[in-house]
Order: sequence, then C-alpha cells, then structure tokens
Amino acid sequence: MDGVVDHLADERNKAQFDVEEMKIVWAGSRHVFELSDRIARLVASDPVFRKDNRATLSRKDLFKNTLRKAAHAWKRIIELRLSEEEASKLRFYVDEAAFTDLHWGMFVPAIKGQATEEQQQKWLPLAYKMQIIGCYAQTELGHGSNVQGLETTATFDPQTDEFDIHSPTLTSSKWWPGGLGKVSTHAVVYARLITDGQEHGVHGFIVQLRSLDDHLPLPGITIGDIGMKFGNGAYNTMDNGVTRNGKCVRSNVPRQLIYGTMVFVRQTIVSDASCALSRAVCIATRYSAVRRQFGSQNGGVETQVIDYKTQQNRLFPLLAAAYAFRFVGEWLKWLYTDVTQRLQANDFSTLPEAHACTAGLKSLTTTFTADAIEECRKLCGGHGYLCSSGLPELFAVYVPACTYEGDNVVLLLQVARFLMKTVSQLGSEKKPVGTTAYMGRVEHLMQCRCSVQKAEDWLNPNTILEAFEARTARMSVAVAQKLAQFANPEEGFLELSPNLVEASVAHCQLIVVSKFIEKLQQDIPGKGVKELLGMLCNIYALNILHKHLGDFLSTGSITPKQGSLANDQLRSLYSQVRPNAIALVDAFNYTDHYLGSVLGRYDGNVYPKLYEEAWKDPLNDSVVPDGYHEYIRPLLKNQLRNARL
Ligand SMILES: CCCCCCCCCC/C=C\CCCCCCC/C=C/C(=O)SCCNC(=O)CCNC(=O)[C@H](O)C(C)(C)COP(=O)(O)OP(=O)(O)OC[C@H]1O[C@@H](n2cnc3c(N)ncnc32)[C@H](O)[C@@H]1OP(=O)(O)O
Ligand SMILES: Cc1cc2nc3c(=O)[nH]c(=O)nc-3n(C[C@H](O)[C@H](O)[C@H](O)COP(=O)(O)OP(=O)(O)OC[C@H]3O[C@@H](n4cnc5c(N)ncnc54)[C@H](O)[C@@H]3O)c2cc1C
Repeated sequence: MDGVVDHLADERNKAQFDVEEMKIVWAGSRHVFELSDRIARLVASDPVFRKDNRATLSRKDLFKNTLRKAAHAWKRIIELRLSEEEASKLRFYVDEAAFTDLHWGMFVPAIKGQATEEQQQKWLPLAYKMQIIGCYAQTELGHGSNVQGLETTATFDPQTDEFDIHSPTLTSSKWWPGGLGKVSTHAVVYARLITDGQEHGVHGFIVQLRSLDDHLPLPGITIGDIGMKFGNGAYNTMDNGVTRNGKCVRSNVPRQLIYGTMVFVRQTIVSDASCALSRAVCIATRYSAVRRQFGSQNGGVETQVIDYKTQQNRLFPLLAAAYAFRFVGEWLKWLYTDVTQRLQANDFSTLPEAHACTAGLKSLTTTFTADAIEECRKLCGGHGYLCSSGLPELFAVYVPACTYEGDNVVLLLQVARFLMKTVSQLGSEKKPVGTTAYMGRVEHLMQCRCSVQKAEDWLNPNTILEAFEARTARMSVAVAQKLAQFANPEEGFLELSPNLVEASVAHCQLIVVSKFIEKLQQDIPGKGVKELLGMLCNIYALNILHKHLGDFLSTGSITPKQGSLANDQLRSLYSQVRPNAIALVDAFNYTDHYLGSVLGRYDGNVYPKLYEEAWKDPLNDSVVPDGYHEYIRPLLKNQLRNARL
C-alpha cells in the first residue's frame, strides 16, 4: 500500500483483535500462511495469469488462453521446483477451472485409490510428469446420479486378453467429464464389467482416448465438447466432453473403493466452499463499508451501508459461515485421512460415516455458498451486477458445485439412509459413534428442555449444542416412526423424502456447529482472536436457529420466547462484530488479483476504479458504435421523416 491512500484505514483501525494472528488461524498454520502468501504474490505479479479480460473473450480465445495458463503454470512448477503443496496453491490462486483440475483432482486419485500396484506403476509416473493427461468419465447422457444405471459395458475377451468398452446407445455416451472434450489423452471410464456373459457391476477402466502423436481420437472413439455452459467466461474455460468408445485395459477392486474418489473430491469441495464464500463476503464487506446512502445530518456524510442492521443481518451470518466452513473443512480432511489409513488396513468400519459426512457437508456447504454469493451480489446493489465486481463470474463458476460430484438432494438422501440406520440400531449392541454419538443420548434429547431465560444465555455453547442435538434427534426419530408405518420401507422412503432431507440438513448443521465449538476449545493465541471467533460461532448457530425456527419450535426443542431471545442476542452480536468486520475479511489475506473485484479492492478506492474499468470495455473502443450507419442512422432518418408528416 506504499504511496496509496487507504480508504478503509479508519475501519482497519477499529479492529479489536490481532489480524496477523487471525490470518494464521484462517490459513491453518504459520507454514501454510507463509506459503500461500508467497504463491499468491507470485501469481499476482505474473502477466500470463491476468484474468480481468475473461468476460469479453470468445469461447475459443478463452479456452486457448486457459491452455496457455495451464502450460505456463506447469513450466513455473518445474522451473521453481515447487512442492505438491505449493503447486496446488498455485492452481488455487491462478483461479481458472481447467483440465488440469480433473487430471490432478480425479484421474490421479482414481488410479491411486482403485488401481492395482502393477497398474499404478505403469500409469502414475506418466500422469505425474503429465506425459498423459487424464479425466474422470463416469456420467453419461442418460445417467449421472444413478451410477448403477450406467449403460456403458466393458466386456472381457479372453481371446485377445482385452476389454471391449462399448457405449451401445446415445444415452450411454459419456457426457460431462471435464477435460474429455478437447484435451485428455486418457480417461478412467466407468462401465459395467461383463465376463463370460455375466455382469459384475460398475468398475473403472483406464482407456486411451487420443493418439499421443497427433492428438486424434483413437479408432472407434467419437469425441467432442458438449457446448457452452452457464455464464460468459466462468466454467467455459473447461472443456466438458462427450464420447462413445472402442477398446482398453483392466482393473479389479472392491466396490466400496470405486466410490473412494467421490469421497475424496467431496471432501475437497467442502474446503473449497469456504474459499468461494469468503471471497464473496470479502467483496461485499469492503464495499458495504465504502458505500454510503441516506442519513446525512446537516450536510454531513451519509451512512455507510454496513451500518444498517438489515445489511448486517444479511452479511454477518455469511461472514460467520465462511469461518465455520473453514473449520469443518479442516476436520473433514482429518476424517478423510483417517478413513484412508483404515481402508489401507482393510478396515471398512468408518467408511459409511465418512461417506455420510462428505456427502452431507458437500451438499450443505455448496448450497449455502451458491446462495450466499448471489446474496453478496445483491448486498452490493447495482454495482454487484457488473462483471468488474467479480461476483457474477464467481457465481457462474461456483453454482455447478451444487450438482457435480453428486446432486445436493441426492446426497442428502444418502445422509438420511445413514441417519435412519442409526436410529433403527438405537437400543442394540451397536452404539452410535462419531458424528452420531449424540443419538446415544436420545432418551434425554427427546424430553430435555432448553434452559434459556435471557438473551445472554444463548452465549453458552452447551445450550446451543443441546438445542441443535434435540432438534435433529427429534426430527430423525419422528421421520423414522413415520417410516415404520409403511409396509414397504423403500416406498416409505420415497414418500417421506422431503422430511428425510430436512432431518439430514439439521444433522449436517449440527456437525458444523459442533466442529466450530470444538475449534474454540483449542489453544488460539493472539489478542481478541478467540473472542471474535466465539462471536462468529454464535452468529452462525443463532442465525440457523432463526432461519429454521419452525424446526426448533415444532420439535419443542425451544419455546417461542427463547426463539425471540436468540434474535435479540443476534442483534447484539452484530454490533460487536461491526467494528471488526473489515479486519475479519482482511484475515483471508486475499490479493486484489485473486479477488478480481473493483468493489472488493483492499484500498477501498472503488469509484475511480469503476470508472476506469468501464472505459476498458470493448464497446468503448470507438465513440460511435459499429452498426451506427447500418441500423441507428437509418432509424433516426425515418423518425425525422415521420416527424415531418
Ligand atoms: C498446473 C498443475 C497444477 C498441479 C496441482 C493441481 C491440483 C488441483 C487439485 C484440484 C483438486 C480437486 C479438484 C476437484 C475438481 C472438481 C471438479 C468437479 C468435476 C466434477 C466431477 C463429477 O461430477 S464426477 C461424477 C460424480 N458423480 C456422482 O457423484 C454420482 C452421484 N451418485 C452416487 O454417488 C451414488 O450412486 C449414490 C450415492 C447416489 C448411491 O446410489 P445407490 O444406487 O442408492 O447406491 P449404490 O450405488 O447401490 O450404493 C449402495 C451402498 O454404497 C454406499 N455408498 C454410496 N456411495 C458411497 C461412497 N461414495 N462411499 C462409500 N459408500 C458409498 C451407500 O451408502 C450404500 O450403502 P449401504 O450400506 O448398502 O446402505
Ligand atoms: C460443471 C460440471 C462438471 C462435471 N464434471 C464431471 C466429470 O468430470 N465427470 C463426470 O463423470 N461427471 C461430471 N459431471 C456430471 C455430474 O456429476 C452429474 O451431473 C451429477 O452427478 C448429477 O447427476 P445428473 O446430471 O444425472 O442429475 P439428475 O440425477 O438427472 O438430477 C435431476 C433432478 O432429479 C433429482 N433426483 C435425481 N434422483 C433423485 C432421487 N433418487 N430422489 C429425489 N430426487 C432425485 C435431482 O435432485 C435433480 O433435481 C459434471 C457436471 C457439471 C454440471
């Protein structure tokens, strides 16, 4: 900020906590903070990684530019000998969806998790050096959610010792896989395994798609891009493919492991939600402190919009959720590492919980984040609708996260199956553990009464936790009792699916709240840091309580009076967070390059920069627009003639 006026300096001076220490908490450790900071600056200072022109590039130019960036990123990774952690941060700050995401994020993990030792030795060295580029080809035109409904077959031919991969129908064409359309040379293709005329369910097969010499599709393979997607720029940097195929090579692993790649990616999507959410919140918070409307007294300055209680009521719960998702993401990473170690020792016992947690939290955090980005756009008024605010593109890139890696409702129904199984086993030898341990106290939770008598009582973490546990346990038991009335459980499950989804959401919200509370039990250094995190935790929980008041009241987990006291407490928390708001978003440590938003600039110098940006639009290349002579001038002349008549 040398020599630059900081329009947000007064705001920064108001902070009541140590921002530098909060940056460490947000990053996860001092090591990660320093590494991220270094890589973010490296990316921001490299002209190849410029991204402010994406909205105005044609699809072909956009795509070619993405190829250029990916090649340049790889070159820098090699030249600078970046570690895996540094390379992954570099990808993060380059901030452009590309085929490399699927290569590193799904193709490599699928081989690591599902291929035999021999296959790994053959394919991984090639993939690590990017001598082959891979994608994850599961979804078909006719089936995505229903993996067991996939039609592509892999028939073993003992004569040639080959598998014949066949898409017999239009609907069995692989449709959507990222990177498949124009770049990938190989794919992990999911197909129904057939040997000796017998079917053995869906398995993954490594298939070569294109020649490594001239990039042409191999014989028998028809391949292309599926067409433009939502939003200009946005996810259109990615080639999503369609293919119908020919022949290949084999794999043979337990069914549970075939799903392992999805568990891994869903876990990464939860951490990613906190990044997208914090980015939108950073933009909306800084702009809300810069923007003034109404309230001028005696010719003085107008009110900063961030001081309106309605603005705080919309914005601060999103800020709190960004921190909440950060911490639940950290925990989920730990859970995933733990389950992976167990699987390696052939212990499958914690896989159902890992599946339920990754599926449920992926659903909860992506739905919330997509809605929150749109809310942040509205919080920025008209200027939020400009591409230069960064919010339209962020929304367009982010929103498919609600669908890919499992449609969010389909995933909540998986959580519901896990919850119903847990309830059905209550009272048996099998005690609920981990995230369902609270169900072990179901008798208490079914009849306990919330003790809140005044607003401040809601600041007690045990009070919050018990209200959330009671709500979830009561909703789960109620729907389980209804299910028991159906002669056919599957019919009952379909009929009651809306109630089941609501119970799953309650369970997932409870996980997020409880992991935030657990985080606060750790030693967190820095003046005021823990206090501020405590306020955010309470805002996150009490805002959910307010938004889902119907659940809490109808289950009798709290009384209407207690619901109203929670709201009073929320308002008081907003006032306490208000002076810290700018510092809380500064703690994300985002560069202006990464934010990509005129409204979210660190220095708050919004208006001159908005004006400058507007002039950069290609429409402003000429004063008189193209088309004037063909369309405007004749129109005006006609009007002139009409006016004379
Ligand atoms: C330049 C160089 C840079 C270098 C560094 C770069 C680093 C970059 C890194 C990037 C990292 C990450 C990037 C990621 C990129 C993200 C982009 C996303 C792209 C999108 C990809 C996709 O979408 S892939 C396709 C995903 N598809 C789905 O998710 C399909 C959804 N459907 C399902 O998952 C299942 O079919 C369903 C869950 C619905 C179950 O269906 P159902 O038929 O009811 O059940 P079955 O299949 O019969 O299963 C029965 C039992 O199995 C249990 N189960 C189901 N799923 C799982 C699971 N995942 N794990 C464990 N167990 C599972 C289920 O519960 C049943 O159990 P039960 O006991 O029998 O009840
Ligand atoms: C940007 C993007 C990238 C993608 N990348 C890849 C990739 O790299 N590789 C790959 O293999 N796939 C990829 N996909 C595909 C993606 O995984 C699927 O689209 C996703 O799993 C959803 O499946 P579907 O499209 O079949 O939705 P559908 O299942 O057809 O969903 C349609 C509607 O039906 C509802 N529904 C479906 N089943 C049920 C049910 N049992 N109960 C209640 N409601 C139900 C859903 O909630 C939804 O509202 C990508 C998709 C997108 C958008």
